[in-house]
Amino acid sequence: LALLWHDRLLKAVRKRATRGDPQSVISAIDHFCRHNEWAMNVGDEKGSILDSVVSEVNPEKVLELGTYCGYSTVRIARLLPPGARLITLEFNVDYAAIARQVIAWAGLEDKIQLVEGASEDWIPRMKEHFGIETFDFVFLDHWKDRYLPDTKLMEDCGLLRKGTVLLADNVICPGVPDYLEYVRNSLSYKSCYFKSHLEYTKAEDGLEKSVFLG
Ligand SMILES: Nc1ncnc2c1ncn2CCOCCNC(=O)c1cc(-c2ccc(F)cc2)cc(O)c1O
Ligand SMILES: [Mg+2]
Repeated sequence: LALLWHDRLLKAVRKRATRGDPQSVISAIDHFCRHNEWAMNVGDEKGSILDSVVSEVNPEKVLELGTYCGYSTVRIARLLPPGARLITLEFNVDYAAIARQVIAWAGLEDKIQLVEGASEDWIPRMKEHFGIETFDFVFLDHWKDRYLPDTKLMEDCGLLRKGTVLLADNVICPGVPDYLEYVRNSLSYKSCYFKSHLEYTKAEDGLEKSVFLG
């Protein structure tokens, strides 16, 4: 059933979106998820907040944890300056296959490297495998019980620098209480909450923006 859903999503993108036009891909996925079948993309409302934070940071090096079907990957990559790079980690091979096609349809392959695997396996290999020194921006949207351990792992691996911005989805629904408590109380972060709604619904959700202070 899940695979069929993915095929329907891809068909909707190919039908409604113009190849090479990221905005039309974003609109096609939002339309499909609002009118056909709900999906756990960050969505249009939280997506606008994501856009404003990405534009403000204007990052060269971006890490996304949890690609899913590539909606937020396209949202972020379309705003990146030339030469900027986005690495996105996806654990589920079916999601990764869909995301590759969504990213290709948007024409953003050159800016994006989709890596299949678990965040805890790949974060320690970012430097030697991808030649990454530190990330400027990290979008957390994967398993909610991995937000905190992976943030500590990124700190320990020296992947965060003074000013690196972490933006976390779903801090209310499904919720990440241990992560919130950490970034809001740690002296190493300046954190603020952007109230919004769970994608395509009226339920409360929001994004937490946390700046690493070094
Ligand atoms: N590289 C990696 N390493 C480890 N794990 C990884 C990984 N890559 C992927 N994964 C696996 C997890 O991926 C999906 C995580 N996202 C969510 O679960 C999610 C759920 C809801 C939701 C669902 C039902 C409701 F009723 C209400 C809300 C909403 C959202 O916006 C969500 O983002
Ligand atoms: Mg999410």
